[in-house]
Amino acid sequence: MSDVPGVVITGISGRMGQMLAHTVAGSGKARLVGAVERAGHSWVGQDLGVAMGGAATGVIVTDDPLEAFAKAQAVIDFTAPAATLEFAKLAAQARAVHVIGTTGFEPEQIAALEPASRHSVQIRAGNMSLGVNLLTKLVQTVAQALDADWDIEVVEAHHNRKVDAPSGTALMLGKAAAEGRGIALEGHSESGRQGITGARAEGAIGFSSIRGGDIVGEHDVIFATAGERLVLRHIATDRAIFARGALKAALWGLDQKPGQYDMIDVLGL
Ligand SMILES: NC(=O)C1=CN([C@@H]2O[C@H](COP(=O)(O)OP(=O)(O)OC[C@H]3O[C@@H](n4cnc5c(N)ncnc54)[C@H](OP(=O)(O)O)[C@@H]3O)[C@@H](O)[C@H]2O)C=CC1
Ligand SMILES: O=C(O)C1=N[C@H](C(=O)O)C[C@H](O)C1
Repeated sequence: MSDVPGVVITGISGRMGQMLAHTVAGSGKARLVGAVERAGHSWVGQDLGVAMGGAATGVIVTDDPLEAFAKAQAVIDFTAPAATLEFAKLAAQARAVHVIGTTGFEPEQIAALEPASRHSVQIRAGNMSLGVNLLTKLVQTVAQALDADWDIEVVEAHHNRKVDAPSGTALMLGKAAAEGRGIALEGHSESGRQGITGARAEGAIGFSSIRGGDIVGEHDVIFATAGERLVLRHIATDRAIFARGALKAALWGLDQKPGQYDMIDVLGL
């Protein structure tokens, strides 16, 4: 296994961190060479396998990301925007591919990721699954075919621990719809409706969020006009789809020049 690329996972104790650890270990295409958690976390200093309730792996969880990144060819990062901004700089320093699954960025945080991508391959997507990335292409095609008298609404549902809304996927789908329609999403989106909102703005792209229980991730894009409605839907039932996509992105990134990429690039869609 020592001839396959080495991968570091950040936010290792998280839902995606643990799923990624299983995916990388079982892939035969990469090996886990580092696992990062924040300073003070109870897993730091422990063997990762033991911390996850299994057999020892020889990978000790660390709170020193740069030391871990320096040993790896790729970093897979599903954490939080502030952490990802720091990890981007360190991945660039280590010249490691940086796969970013984190969502919830403000526009200025997205802009702040760019300098690091001059020195490293950065692959970022609000959803790493094949199904959702295919859906974005479908949404763009349908939006392009329909006039603005078809209202577009994106409805997303997630588990009750999710901290950002609308989801990164919903924003990807909204952006694809806006591109299909030939408008910018900024200035044409409506979300969080409440009270006397007035009639729906013509041409707007609407967002609604549901949070409950253990929903992995569900997205509907609704095209509605007088007399008919078209609904495009993706349902995730297993986080493994995101982890497999992220690992695919990491391996793809090894052959790319520094710069910013997304899953449409990785999947060649
Ligand atoms: N692009 C995609 O396909 C997908 C994206 N996501 C996104 O991935 C992210 C993580 O999701 P999920 O695993 O469910 O979340 P969790 O809350 O389960 O895990 C997040 C992990 O990141 C760590 N973390 C958070 N902030 C920091 C920080 N400032 N410094 C260091 N570590 C930090 C957390 O540590 P601690 O517990 O100590 O806070 C935790 O280990 C979210 O943004 C989510 O939307 C999720 C699924 C798919
Ligand atoms: O937080 C999650 O869980 C998920 N986040 C991503 C998003 O914001 O769209 C992807 C997926 O839907 C799960």
